[in-house]
Amino acid sequence: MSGGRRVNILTRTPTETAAELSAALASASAPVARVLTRALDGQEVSEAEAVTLFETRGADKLAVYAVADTLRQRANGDRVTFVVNRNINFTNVCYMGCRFCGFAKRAEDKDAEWLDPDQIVARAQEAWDRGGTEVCIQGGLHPKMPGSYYRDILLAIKSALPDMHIHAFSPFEIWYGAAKTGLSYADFLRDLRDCGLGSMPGTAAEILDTEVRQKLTKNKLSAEKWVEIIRAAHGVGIPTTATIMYGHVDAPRHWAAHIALLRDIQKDTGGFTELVPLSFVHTESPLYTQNPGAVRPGPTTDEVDLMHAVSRIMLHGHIDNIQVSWTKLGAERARQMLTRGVNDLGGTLMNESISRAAGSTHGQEITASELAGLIRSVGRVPVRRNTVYDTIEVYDDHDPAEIAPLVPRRAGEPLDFLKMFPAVEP
Ligand SMILES: C[S@@+](CC[C@H](N)C(=O)[O-])C[C@H]1O[C@@H](n2cnc3c(N)ncnc32)[C@H](O)[C@@H]1O
Ligand SMILES: Nc1c(NC[C@H](O)[C@H](O)[C@H](O)CO)[nH]c(=O)[nH]c1=O
Ligand SMILES: N[C@@H](Cc1ccc(O)cc1)C(=O)O
Ligand code: SF4
Repeated sequence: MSGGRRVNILTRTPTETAAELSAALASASAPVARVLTRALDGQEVSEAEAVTLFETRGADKLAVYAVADTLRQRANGDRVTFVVNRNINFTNVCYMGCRFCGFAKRAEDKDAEWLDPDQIVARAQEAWDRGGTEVCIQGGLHPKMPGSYYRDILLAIKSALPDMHIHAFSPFEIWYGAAKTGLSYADFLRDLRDCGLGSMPGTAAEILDTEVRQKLTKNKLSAEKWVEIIRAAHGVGIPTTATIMYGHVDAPRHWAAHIALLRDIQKDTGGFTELVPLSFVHTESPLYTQNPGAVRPGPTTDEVDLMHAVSRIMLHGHIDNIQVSWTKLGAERARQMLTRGVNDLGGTLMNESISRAAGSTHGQEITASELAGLIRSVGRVPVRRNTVYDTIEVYDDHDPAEIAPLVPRRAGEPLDFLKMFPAVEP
């Protein structure tokens, strides 16, 4: 680091933070400083301006981070949230053939999996017994599965665990279930809501651009259908997350258009709880292994930082929760994202398989106490939330040594989160 005094993010005062922001803006080029100053004044960043922000490097990039962090502080203060949950992937059998997906198997494959309702309830019960408030349920689109299976899963869990929040079924699964039952999206979703569906993952969004989807998924679920199903869910009172999967055959103009589209939907419905940028995991993804020259090996370091920061800036005042996915990035990079506009660390997950099937090595689970340590290490306040961002527990007054792990770690090395996080480097 050259020149200037380095301010430790753990100890700096609001005045020092404001001085850092001014210095960062003063070092930026005039066009970038203009966009960022307008964003700080509450004006909307256009798609073209967002492309400029995604392409920043050097001092301009640092100014983007400083503004993202300022807007994060305005929206969320010092609190960083997470949820204690369990992923249940009830089947990995899927014939949709999305080329990026390492998770899908054929029914006759030896590692094909199918969970019946009793097995799903048993997993949900274990999660509840370990302090979980949410189950996150997604699966492949199994060719033999009846459309009624989605409601059967909900009814089975709710009859055993009426207070468990069920966050389940991507728009792709809703599309499949509606087609199989012959119901409209709204009618199918209303039925699922009445059976206990609390909220939906906004996965299957990937990149909401027809040309890119053609390459990723042969456009089986079009961008228009994804939007229609999300709007229908919000319309019947089911909140959803929003996602973007980036770093493969895409470019900044696609990211800007995707996030602007999410912003437009949110202005109408208010139904998105958060945006979760999902970096493309390439190592065992057929999209990459079969076309290594034509497909990027996931986003670069700068692109990951900028994705979180520019999302924060574009969505400010509309979607105020930006979640980092620790399973895609690992704990250390997830922690760094807390200085790039991120205020949420997602779930403890207990059983992560989708990222691991694509080659991710960041494990199946992270404990609540590890997340709390990670949050404290950047000087913020850990808060356990429920799925829709109500506070369950503020960890502020706990001694780190006293936090009982809500979910005991099962496998893998213990993570050294309490190691001091250095001041942010350019
Ligand atoms: C595997 S699917 C499961 C639910 C459902 N079958 C669907 O496609 O919506 C859930 C999401 O995982 C993400 N995903 C799958 N493979 C990935 C990869 N290689 N890298 C990053 N994210 C991936 C995609 O965003 C996808 O929409
Ligand atoms: N980000 C990933 C998740 N997130 C699920 C969330 O933890 C949770 O359901 C959400 O925060 C609800 O508000 N799950 C994965 O399996 N992989 C991810 O990358
Ligand atoms: N984080 C997503 C769910 C998700 C699940 C699996 C993934 O691979 C990615 C994302 C959500 O809660 O909406
Ligand atoms: S992403 Fe979902 S729909 Fe596509 S192949 Fe994988 S499991 Fe099937």
